[in-house]
Order: sequence, then C-alpha cells, then structure tokens
Amino acid sequence: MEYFVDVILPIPLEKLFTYSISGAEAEVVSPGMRVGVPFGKSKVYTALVYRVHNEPPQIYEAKPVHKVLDEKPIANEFQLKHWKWIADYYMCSVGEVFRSAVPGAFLLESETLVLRNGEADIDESDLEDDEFLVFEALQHQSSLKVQEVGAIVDRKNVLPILDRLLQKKVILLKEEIYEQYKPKLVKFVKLGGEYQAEEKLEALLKTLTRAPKQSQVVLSLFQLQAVNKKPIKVSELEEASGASKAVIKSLVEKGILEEYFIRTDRVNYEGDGENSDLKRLNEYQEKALADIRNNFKENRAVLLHGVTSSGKTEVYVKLIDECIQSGRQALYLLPEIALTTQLISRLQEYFGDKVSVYHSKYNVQERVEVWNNVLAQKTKAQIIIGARSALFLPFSDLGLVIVDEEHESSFKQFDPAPRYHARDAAIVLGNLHNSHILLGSATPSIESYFNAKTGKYGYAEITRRYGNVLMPEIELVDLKEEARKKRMKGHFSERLFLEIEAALKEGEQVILFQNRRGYAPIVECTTCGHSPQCPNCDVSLTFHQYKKQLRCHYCGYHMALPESCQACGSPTLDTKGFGTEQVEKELETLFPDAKTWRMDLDTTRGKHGFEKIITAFEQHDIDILVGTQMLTKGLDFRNVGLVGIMNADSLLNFPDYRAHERCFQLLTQVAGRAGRTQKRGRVIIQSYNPYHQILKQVSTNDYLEMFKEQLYEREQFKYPPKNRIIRITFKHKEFNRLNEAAEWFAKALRNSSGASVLGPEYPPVARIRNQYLKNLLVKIPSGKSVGGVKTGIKRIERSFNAVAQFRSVRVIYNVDHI
Ligand SMILES: Nc1ncnc2c1ncn2[C@@H]1O[C@H](COP(=O)(O)OP(=O)(O)OP(=O)(O)O)[C@@H](O)[C@H]1O
Ligand SMILES: [Zn+2]
Repeated sequence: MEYFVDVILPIPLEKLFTYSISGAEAEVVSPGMRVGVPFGKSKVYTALVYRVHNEPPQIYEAKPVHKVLDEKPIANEFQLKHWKWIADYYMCSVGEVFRSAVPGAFLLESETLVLRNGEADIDESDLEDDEFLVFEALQHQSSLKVQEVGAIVDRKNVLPILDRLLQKKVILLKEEIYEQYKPKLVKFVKLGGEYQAEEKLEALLKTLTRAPKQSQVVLSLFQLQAVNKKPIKVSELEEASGASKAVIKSLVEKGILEEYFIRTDRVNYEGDGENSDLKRLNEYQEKALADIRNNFKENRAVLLHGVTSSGKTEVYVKLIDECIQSGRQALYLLPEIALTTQLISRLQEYFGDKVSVYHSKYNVQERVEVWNNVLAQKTKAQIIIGARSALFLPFSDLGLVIVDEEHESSFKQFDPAPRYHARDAAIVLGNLHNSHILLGSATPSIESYFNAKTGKYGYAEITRRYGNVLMPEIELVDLKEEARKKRMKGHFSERLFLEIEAALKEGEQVILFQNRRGYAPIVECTTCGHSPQCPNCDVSLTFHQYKKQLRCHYCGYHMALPESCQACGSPTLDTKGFGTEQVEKELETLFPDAKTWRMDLDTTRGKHGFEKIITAFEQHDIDILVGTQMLTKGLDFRNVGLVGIMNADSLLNFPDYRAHERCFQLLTQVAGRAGRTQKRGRVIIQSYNPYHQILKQVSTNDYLEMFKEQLYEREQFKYPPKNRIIRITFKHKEFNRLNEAAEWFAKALRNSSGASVLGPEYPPVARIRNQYLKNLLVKIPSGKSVGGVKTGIKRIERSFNAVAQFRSVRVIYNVDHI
C-alpha cells in the first residue's frame, strides 16, 4: 500500500501538492501536522498536512516528505475549513493564508549546506577553476552554506557550479531544517540527588563548616524548600542567601547543588481576577443585553450600536463571563491601535489570568506560546483579546466572538494576501463553531447597519452615555469667516483658542485632532510653484520640522530640506497645509505654560511608545494632547473637557466613496473622548465648509440621517452594501507595459462577465516604490453570483499569464475593497 499526503505550501500555489510518506509515517501523520518537504530544485518548505490518502498524483511523481515535524497537529479542522473559505472568498491561495496565519516560528527556515563527498575519488585536474576553489575550501571546512560558496567564487548565482560539482560527485547537499522557536527557560536549583535525604544533609553541613558562605546557601535553600514546595529560582536563592553567583556555581560544580530548567511562558499577566465582581449594568445596558441574548437564540450575529461612553465594554464583559462559565473559549477582536493597556487591564481585573493577548507587537516567541495555549485549551488562554490575526488561532470550542469598533477600516488587511476583512472572517469563524457573534460600535459601518436593518443581523442599541452624562456639545467654526475677521492665531480660531484657555483654567485636559503627521504636507516654491516630489513615488514630500527633513510617507524616502527651490533656485520655499508637528509648535507659543504632547506614528514607535503617552495623559502629566486618528480609538479618559478638530476639510475631500462615512465616524469617535464623566464635554470643529451635511450630522449626532444619505448615494453609484466590489490592481515598473496589460485585462473582463467594470484608472498615487499602479473596479449587482464573477476573473488571469509580456505584471485582488 502506498501512502500520500496533500499539503499546503506557504506560497501562492493554486493547488495542494502531494508527497509520499512511508507506512510508518502514515500511522502517525494526521491533518494539521507540519512536514518538511522539498520543492522545486533546491528549496525546502514547511508545509501543513491537509489530507492523508492512498491516491498517487496523476501528473507528477510524488517526492517523499523529508520529515514529519510534529507529534500532534498544530492546527485543527476548524482552521483548515476557515482558511479554505478565506482563500476562496478573497481570491488567494490557502498557502498564503497559512503563511500569514501561523506565527513565523512555525515555518522552518531552509538553508542548503554543501558537504564534501568523503567517499569519492577525485581527480583534481578534472575540476574547473571555480570548482576547484570550492573543493579546496571543503578540505578545510566540513560544510559550507550556499552563500559562503558564493563568496568564495565571487558570484551570486552558484547553482550551476554546485550542479556540476554534484554531477562530478565532489559534493553532497544537505538540507538543514531547524526550528526557530525556542521556549524560554528559567534556571532553577535543588540539592544534588544524593543530598536529598536528611541524614546526608547533616553530614554535608559538617563538611562545609569551613566554608560559611557555601553552608549559608545550602541552609537557605533548605529553608526555601520547607516554606513552599515550588521550584526555586537561582535568583531567589541568591537573594535569600545573600551569596554571589560564583558561590552557587562552585556548589553546582561540586555536585552539591543541581541546576535544572523549566520552560516558562513569557506572556504572563499580573491580573489576579481579584476585582472579579462584575459591575451592575444600568437599565439601558440591561435592555441591550436582553436584546442581544434574544437574537443569539435565533443564531444571528448581533450589532450593538451604543453611543460613545455608553458602556459597551461592560456588556461584553457579561457575555464573556457567561461564555467562560460554560467552559468555552471567547475571542475579543479589536483594531490594533485600540488594543491598549487600558482595555486589557480592565478585562484582567475581571477575568485574571484567563486573558491572553495576541497582536503584531508581540514577538514570535510570545505568539507561539499563546498559540500553544489555545491549542491545548488552557484556561489561561480561554479569553483571547487580539487584533485581526487572533482570528487564526487554533480554537477548538469557540463560544463567543466579539468584534469591537467593527466599523474600523483597519480590520481589512491591505497587504499582503490574504486581503481579508477580519469582521467578516470572524463571522464565518463564529458560524463554524456555532458561537455567539457580537459586533459593537458607536458608529457602525454602513454595511453592518444595513445588515441589521434588513434582518441579516440582530440589533441592539444603547442611546445614552453611562451615568446619564450628556453627549458632548459640538460647535462648528467657519475658518473663512474667522480669517476674514483676522481672528486666526496660526491655525487656531479665536473660539478654539478661548475654549482651550478656559479648559486649562478649569484644570481640564484638551485633545486636539489633526489628521496629518509631520509639520506640513507640502513644501512649495512661491516663485515657480514647484514642490519637491519623492523620486520613487508620485507624491509630494512631507516636511518634518523637527528633523528639518522632507519625507515620503509611502516609501520612507527622506532628504534634508533644501535651502532653495530645486527647480528655479529662488530661496522662496514655503509650506502649505499643516500637520501635528506644526500644531504642537504653535501651542508652545500660544500656551507656554501648558504641558503639550504629540501622539502620532512618529512618537509612538516601539513596543510601549503608545502606552507611555496614554499613561502620562491619564495621570495628567499632559494638559494638551495633539494627535492623529490614533487617539480616537476606544480610549476612556476621565478628565477631557474639550476636543478640538483643527481642520475637518481634509477628511471630507478624500477621493473615496467611503470618505463621508469615515469622516462621520472619525469625528464622532474623537468627539466622544470629551466629557465622559460628569460635566458635559465640548467639541470645536474648525472647517472651511461648516455647512457640509456630514459636519451637521456629526454636530447633531444624527447617525440615522448619515446612514440614509450614504445608502442612497451608494445605491446610485453601485457601491456596497447592495452591490459587491472587487478591485484589481496591476503593478509593474514599466509604464507602457502596465497600461497594455491593464487594458487587455479590462477588455477581456468586459466581454465575459455581466459585472460592470470601471477603469483601468490610475490611483491618486500612481507610482509607489518605482512601481506603476493601475486599478480596475468590478461592481457586482445584488442578485448576480459573486462566486461566478470570481471564477470568470480567475479564468481571464490564466489567459493573461499565458501572454509572455504580461507574465511579469503583478495582479492583485482586493475583494470588498474599502
Ligand atoms: N454598569 C456600569 N457600572 C459602572 N461603570 C460603568 C458601567 N458601564 C460603564 N461604566 C463606565 O463608563 C465608562 C464608559 O464605558 P465604556 O468605555 O465601556 O464605553 P464604550 O461604550 O465602550 O465607549 P466608546 O465607544 O467611546 O469606547 C467607563 O469608564 C466604564 O467603566
Ligand atoms: Zn516615496
């Protein structure tokens, strides 16, 4: 009997690949285990077993797997099904999903080693010069890496040389596969085996009478062991005995002490669940909870629409509590930037060490640990809070999925594939597990609200803030008018200036929002109109005053600010527009006594950058916080009296069908940070278009009006939610080839599918990192099969790739592009 496995390779292959395994391996191997497999000429990959069977492949001869890497599966059937769904729906390969789903440490690295063939009889005169160099090097060294061979013969492509050497039987190749993940080990000590018995100990202490330090160590260890039965860390012993490392070491060398290692998990939390009494919900929260439960009975996902500071988190907490009481796992998804220590510690207060966190700022080791804990269904990972990638963890009994801030566009992965929407993929995952599914937001996405109104989702709402605090009072300030009356101080209107002054006087804190980082988005020559551009991207460089630099926010290119215009030479460079840095600068002169800080990508790099600022603000070490949209997400500050929006227009003028929806959400969320405790908060929105309907809707907190209007517009222009869209991006470094390719594809698509095809068009930034871009937008009306259109597109892609000059053009699908 022959045995085979179909495996998922972590690369963009359409199909699963089949390898052979021995009968003995067949007995131990099962889906979800990793195997090391050869692929192509010389590559080794870590693949995941999808199926074990007895059918040899038809087209090719199955190679044997190198090695079965796991004793137990690292992924389960739920995941395999879920990943398959993601691949089909988002038009990528399961391999790409696999690659981004598992922590990097699970994907072994391959490095080919070149060894000397000891058994061969070699005639040196048979070897060409470069071959001889390698041969000679191997006389001194037992093995070489391929790249080392490259250095010896001084060229990049060494495979032909290695090939010749292999044929002449001079060398052997060895694939070294090694695991990257190393569990963290902590050093413990105990008494050496023979001294465990008490009578031996006495004798031992006698022999140590002339070594008081050593004898003190032994005594301390004995005492520590008597007090608690836990293993004793070397560091504890050092502290208890007051002895140095050297003393302990010499005892270990004598065999009196023995060191041993225990694997500990790096991701440990302090929370002990001491405050585990849940808060009592108020009547509005209770009502929402009851509505949610009723909908759960009908097996529907539910949208919880609760205004900012209405206490949605407390409702989630109740549901999580119920879920874990019943012994099942709970997943709480949040956008990356909303995953703050604020929220995590709030949950840890209730659930103690049952909470594990999973997100991209964690290193590979920490992620592996969480993965393994979920896999083993440990209670310490019974509740997972995480960003979108937490969706891929090996849950085996998921009882509850919460997607908080469900409107957030960062739930959609942009690059690389799979370009999935975590909210939608979470709903599919929840359904696979038969879990309860809750989406929450103060400003639901048009899609989710539409689904709730049409009965696809259940609906629950909380229309009041917790503690009956009023919604903040929002005032629109006309910048044109203020400028005409000469009332502007820099970018501050008189109204905003006075409000800040008043807030500071009251001891309140202030948040100022400006959606651009840097000092000014554009530097422009007032003589010739030229503004410096990025050499790699079609975009103007942004001025960062602090470093006196011009930077590209797309590729990271930067240069020193030139003294004069590079086009005409005049020293008349001026800035246009403004970013967070400039606001911060102006505050220094306007409010010299206030403590001002800035929160944007530039100030929050590093693992704890973000948290430090939040903590400082919470502790009132900062009076005025200037920031980008980072500071809008789910933060719960106690003392913010005023929120100022420096300029709402940049949000309105975005060339995107979602711009208005996003603007509403962003402004409502920032405004929601004001006045969350007792006093009603104030919000000032500065704009050149204060009569814009979106700003009116924000100021009257009229979500429904915004929804109706947006839904109408989306229908008119055939956008979601009623229609589906797929964006196809073409990418190539040659402008002409890109254009031809995109035209060809568009034409084929127009002829074959019933969907409407828009473009090809250049995106607003038509070149990034020296690659030209062009987009096609496919709109699929409701009632037409989305699956059918996708199959059609894939068919066209195959013919496209058969055209030689198009083969190097990258085709990128973004299903439900947002
Ligand atoms: N039942 C309750 N008992 C006591 N305090 C509560 C209760 N519900 C909410 N709170 C408090 O009210 C504040 C706001 O609640 P929460 O942060 O959950 O609001 P939210 O709806 O998530 O707001 P946002 O959408 O703006 O993030 C918090 O400080 C929270 O501790
Ligand atoms: Zn650039």
